[in-house]
Amino acid sequence: MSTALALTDITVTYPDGDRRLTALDRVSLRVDAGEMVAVVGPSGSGKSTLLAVAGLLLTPDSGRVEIDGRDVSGLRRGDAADVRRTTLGLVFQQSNLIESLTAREQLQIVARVAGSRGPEVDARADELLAAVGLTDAAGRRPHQLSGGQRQRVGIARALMNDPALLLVDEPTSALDHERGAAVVALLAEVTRERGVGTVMVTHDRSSLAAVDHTVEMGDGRLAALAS
Ligand SMILES: Nc1ncnc2c1ncn2[C@@H]1O[C@H](COP(=O)(O)OP(=O)(O)OP(=O)(O)O)[C@@H](O)[C@H]1O
Repeated sequence: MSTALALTDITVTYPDGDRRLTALDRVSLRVDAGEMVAVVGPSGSGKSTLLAVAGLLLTPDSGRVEIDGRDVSGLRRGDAADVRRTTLGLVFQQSNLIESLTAREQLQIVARVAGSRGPEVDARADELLAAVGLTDAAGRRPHQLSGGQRQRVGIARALMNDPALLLVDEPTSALDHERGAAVVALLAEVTRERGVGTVMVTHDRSSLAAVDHTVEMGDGRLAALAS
């Protein structure tokens, strides 16, 4: 089984007056391809910081970051952007869709930005929309979709570039319980079926049954949570 994400002994500090605040304290986390890990924990415990490190948006003070089996610690900015574009998929709290584009176009534009277009791009967009149950809604714009449907478009869009690692930030916060549970179940399904490694930060403990492992952050440290 290949490793989608390996964080080893990651420490992150932020300036805090004349001292430093330790947001992550020697945190290690490994996520295999095809595995979904949930990160829970109170506000301020370091969850967003963890996602920012895994997403190569924040360079840790120390520790090693590997994505898809490659050591990406200390990459220069441009190289980090390349790794982000080619190996990462991001799903946000709000779906962050572009208002003027249809669901299908939201997916196609990801490939266009990466420089590819043509029938394969269109076929992949349609295949992914089918995988998230939105074939019939492919021509709709965001305001014509429900919150759950918008989040499904966001998931399909994150999968367009066939990422090794999917980073998901509070995907259910704008949804009611039932729709939230369906979105997490969908994430677990695409994780398994597409062999992507998924890290999901969540406050919503009710949907944890669908994930493979749950870890809990507390004061910048990680502990496994018995499920
Ligand atoms: N840019 C920053 N500068 C200074 N301190 C920061 C910065 N970002 C986060 N922190 C601090 O680092 C700690 C961890 O923050 P982080 O945002 O990672 O927590 P979180 O678990 O994601 O919280 P929430 O659930 O509220 O989003 C907190 O004490 C926070 O105040």
